[in-house]
This record gives sequence, structure tokens and C-alpha cells, in this order.
Amino acid sequence: MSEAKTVSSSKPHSLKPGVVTGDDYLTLLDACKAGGYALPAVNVVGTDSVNAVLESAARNNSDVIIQCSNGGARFYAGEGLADQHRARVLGAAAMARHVHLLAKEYGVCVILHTDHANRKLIPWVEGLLDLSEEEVKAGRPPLFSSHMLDLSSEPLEENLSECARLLPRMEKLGISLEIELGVTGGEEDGVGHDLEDHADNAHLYTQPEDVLQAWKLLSPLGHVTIAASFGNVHGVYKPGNVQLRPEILLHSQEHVAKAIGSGPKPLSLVFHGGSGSEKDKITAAVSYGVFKMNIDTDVQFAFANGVGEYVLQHPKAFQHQIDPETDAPYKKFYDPRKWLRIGEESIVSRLDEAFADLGAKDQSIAAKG
Ligand SMILES: O=C(CO)COP(=O)(O)O
Ligand SMILES: O=C[C@H](O)COP(=O)(O)O
Ligand SMILES: [Zn+2]
Ligand SMILES: [Zn+2]
Repeated sequence: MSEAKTVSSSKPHSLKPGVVTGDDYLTLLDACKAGGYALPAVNVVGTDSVNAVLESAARNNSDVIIQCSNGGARFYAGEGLADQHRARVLGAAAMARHVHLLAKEYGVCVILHTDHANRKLIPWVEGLLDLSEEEVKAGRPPLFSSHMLDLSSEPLEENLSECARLLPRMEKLGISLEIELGVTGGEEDGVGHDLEDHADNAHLYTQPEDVLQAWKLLSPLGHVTIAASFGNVHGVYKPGNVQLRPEILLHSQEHVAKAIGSGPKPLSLVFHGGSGSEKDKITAAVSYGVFKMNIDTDVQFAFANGVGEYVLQHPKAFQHQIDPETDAPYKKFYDPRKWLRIGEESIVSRLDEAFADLGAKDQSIAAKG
């Protein structure tokens, strides 16, 4: 991947709709930063969530990022598969192939990404790189646009040396690397989400010196984006529990720009724990160079809430095939295509809000027609 293009303030390039990788990925990323907007990176676990994300992106005329965690990939492959490693690799590959096939039909550009991978999950990423190497050898694009390595719980040197080990292999494939510096908190990470845990937990706030060290080591090896923590927390908790300080992203931007003599905002930043975040903090983070905001928990709730409301409106249809009093058949109520669709529509509505919050609505650079 050549260095990130400096997109002039004029209208950015347009790209063919579909999955974007390599230089096209850079063009989309640069369009986000030049346009002052970010894309939602939505965690998916099956075709319903994938299709709802594509539908919402198309409805909002916005490009989008579709990602899976290792758990989401395993679920996509089916919980009945015993080999966890193969399920993670094949589930992520199945999701990627589903998106490669359909994304262009929705008329938007899609970045395909795999989420947090700590050290024990590196074989998962390597398995996906094996498959992308097969694709590229056959003259096709790689399966994914980018992968994340999340070694933020390890000493910085160990985090960066492992990233430096894998990045050249990814660069050859036109795949970008997302690294994490500073920890994302939250219940699922076993890190405090109560404010008191937060305030004194320096690990939850990325240090500019660490970002410069990472940039100096990794940027010559390939394209890197940085999940820099500014109090981020996975999940949604009672108001006031989370103390987001997006201004510390600016400290890293300024520190690196000064050290390398670049223009403002040389870093492409990732906002983890997007669910439940205050809108003004989202706006501030985007203004400081965030191009990707991860959103999972709110989308999970949107799906569950939509389906739950429907079941509450038609309880008997989920207990009887035929109404015990009227003998009326309930098939059209319990047909999964009915209530799964309601879950999808609920995701689409929640993502309408995310596209608006991030300034991404009507910003798609996918060529029309
Ligand atoms: O960061 C995330 C995925 O990596 C998602 O976080 P939320 O579940 O808080 O939206
Ligand atoms: O932080 C990670 C995402 O929220 C996905 O997590 P999960 O799929 O493991 O629940
Ligand atoms: Zn992490
Ligand atoms: Zn995350």
C-alpha cells in the first residue's frame, strides 16, 4: 500500500462500490479525514447483521466498515463446529465472502475488518492472511481490508515487536494493521468501567510518547491505524461511569506531527467502545482524527429490542402453531423471516443515528450508476 494519499480539499476520488482494499482503502480513509467525518465499524455475527449494516449504509448514502470479533466469526461459522480455531478462520472468511459478493449491489464502499486479537488469537489472523494470500495469488483482492492486533495489555515493546513481525506480510497483501495502545476498559475486558477505576487507571489513556514510538517503528513497514484509548469502555453502563477525554488524541497528533514534521493529524485513529458515547465526545474525537468508530453493544441491543417488542406483541405465536381458541394458524408471525427482519430494521434505525453522529451521512465516495 503506498503512503496515505493527501486528499485535496476538492471532491475526493470516487471508487467502485464494493469492498475496498489496498490503495482504495487509503483513498476512502483519506476522504474521511479530509471530509472531517468517520465511519461506523459495526460488529456482525451473521447474515442478518451484515445485511442490516449494508442496508443502512445504502439508505444513508454512506460508506461503512463491517467487522467481526473472533467470537462473532465463530458464531458465523456455527456453534456446532468443534474446532474453535477453524471455526474462527472459516467464519470470518464466510462473512468476508458474503460481503464481497453483495456489497457492490448496495452501491457503497465497504471496509472489511477483524476486531480485537490478543496474542492467543494471532493464529486466527495468520489463518486469515493465509487465505488472503491464496486470493491475491489467484489475482483477486485480499479477503479483508484490515486486521487488528490488540496487544495493549502487554509491555509496549512486546506489543510493537509482534505488530512489526506481521505488518510486512500484511503490507504485501494491501492489508492495513490496526494496533491498540492503551487499554479499552469494560466488563468484557475485565477492566474497570466505574469512574473511580477509570480516573486513576493510566492504561486507559494512551500516552503520546508511546504513539510516537509505535509510529517510528511501524509506519516504514506498512499502513497502520491506531486504537488510542481516551477512557474508552466496551459496553454500556449507567451515565457518568465513563470519562471520555478525546482531547488526549490531539496530544498524540501534535506530538507525532511535531516529531516527524508532518501536517496536522498524521495519525488515523480508531474509537473503541462507541456504544453509549456522548455525541459531543464523538464529534470531538472525529475532529481529532478518528476515522473509525466501533459500535457493537448498541447494535446488539437494537436487534434484541426489536425482536423482543415483536414477541411481546404476539406472545401466543411463539407458544402455539395454531391459536387454541380460534384455530387460526400463527405461521406468518413465527416465520423467522418476519421477526429476524424486524431485528434487522431495528439495527438499520440505530445505524441511521450512528451515520449522523459521525457526519458520514451522504458522504459516500462510491461511484453511482
Ligand atoms: O469497541 C468495540 C468493538 O471493538 C465495540 O464497543 P461497544 O460494544 O461499546 O460499541
Ligand atoms: O470489543 C469487542 C467487541 O465488542 C466484540 O466483542 P464480542 O464479539 O467478543 O462480544
Ligand atoms: Zn484491547
Ligand atoms: Zn473494541
